Amino acid sequence: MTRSAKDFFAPLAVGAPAPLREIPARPSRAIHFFDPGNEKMAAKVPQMVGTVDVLLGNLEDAVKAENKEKARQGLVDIGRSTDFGKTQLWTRVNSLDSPWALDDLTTLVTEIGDTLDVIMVPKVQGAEDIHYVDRLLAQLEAKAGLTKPLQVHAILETARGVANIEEICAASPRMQGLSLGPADLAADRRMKTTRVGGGHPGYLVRQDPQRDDLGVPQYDGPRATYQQDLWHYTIARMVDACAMHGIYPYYGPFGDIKDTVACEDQFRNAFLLGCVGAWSLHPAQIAIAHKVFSPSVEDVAHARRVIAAMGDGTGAVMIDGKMEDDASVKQCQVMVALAEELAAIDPDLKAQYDQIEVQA
Ligand SMILES: CC(=O)SCCNC(=O)CCNC(=O)[C@H](O)C(C)(C)COP(=O)(O)OP(=O)(O)OC[C@H]1O[C@@H](n2cnc3c(N)ncnc32)[C@H](O)[C@@H]1OP(=O)(O)O
Ligand SMILES: CC(=O)C(=O)O
Ligand SMILES: [Mg+2]
Repeated sequence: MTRSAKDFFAPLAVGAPAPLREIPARPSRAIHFFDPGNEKMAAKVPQMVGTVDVLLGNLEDAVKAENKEKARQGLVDIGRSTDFGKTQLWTRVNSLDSPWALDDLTTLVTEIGDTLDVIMVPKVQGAEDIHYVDRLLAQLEAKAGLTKPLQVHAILETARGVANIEEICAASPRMQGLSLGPADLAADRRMKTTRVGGGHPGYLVRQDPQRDDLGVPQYDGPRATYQQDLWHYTIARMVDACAMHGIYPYYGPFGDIKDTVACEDQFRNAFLLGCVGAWSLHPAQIAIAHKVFSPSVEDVAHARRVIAAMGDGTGAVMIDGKMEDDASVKQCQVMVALAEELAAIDPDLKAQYDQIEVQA
């Protein structure tokens, strides 16, 4: 049961901050995962501030069961001792059916709730999971005297979560976005893969057989194959659901750390379809995400040129032999708006975009 429109933006606990009416479009090209209980990784966090849009202290999968409390306390220590500047601090708490989720939420919100921006909730199945977190966060925010509401990000990693995608996005004004969880989703769907994200050589289409002069198919002749994207359907659903609800879609993880080329391809497919970022599991993946999820200088130059030529944004013009009109100028405005958001936090990109001269 969804809340009525008049109640939707009311705080869910006395003393909790008023929910946001709009989710701010903060750059989040790379959500960089670290294990706060791993001393080596944790020691690197202060020097990573400013080099990545989002640092995420991961408490869930990839943290051993015996280290859950250590990871939670490690994140509290990092949150208290680090000045994050413009870099966002997110966390991924343990799943709601685990023995750790309640203590994760209670400890993090009361100890470092004013430093955290977004709480990622794994294995979200439906609106009921978001409603539970929503009310609990409001109670904890009130208890901690927080003035800014925490945002919630759901990982889509069960078939039921995918089936309920729209209701998940609509469940709370805290909803900031969705990430694809390809590993758990593959397991839950009983897909026959053993990977974390990315494609599979067996998922392909094959060119039709050549035919001889009599038109008989030559089944044993050479035929090209084209690998297909296992994740296209899910990403496309995420993009539409997020756009409909004013929140943001993300690719998620790419587990083959050494395959930087395929990682870049997979991230770029997501960027072109409408995603705003991806996860980085290893420092090497940060630069890939930053490159892919920042509009190229060429695209920004073209977009500015179309916007300038279109005047008030109505009508049609020809640019380099192509028709541009109200709809293409809107796409160009998306590109330029993103470039401006990124330039505000990334001086190198700003310098590149500033050099663009608008051609007539
Ligand atoms: C399906 C899912 O749920 S995905 C999300 C959950 N998974 C994760 O969060 C995984 C996070 N990443 C990691 O645990 C690690 O990067 C691994 C296990 C993938 C690889 O770790 P390693 O084999 O140690 O990588 P590598 O040897 O290349 O590390 C090089 C350096 O980078 C550091 N490093 C590696 N990953 C990270 C990271 N995510 N953040 C910060 N530093 C890191 C290492 O500590 C090492 O430091 P050093 O040079 O001081 O020794
Ligand atoms: C991202 C994640 O948690 C998964 O792929 O399972
Ligand atoms: Mg998972």
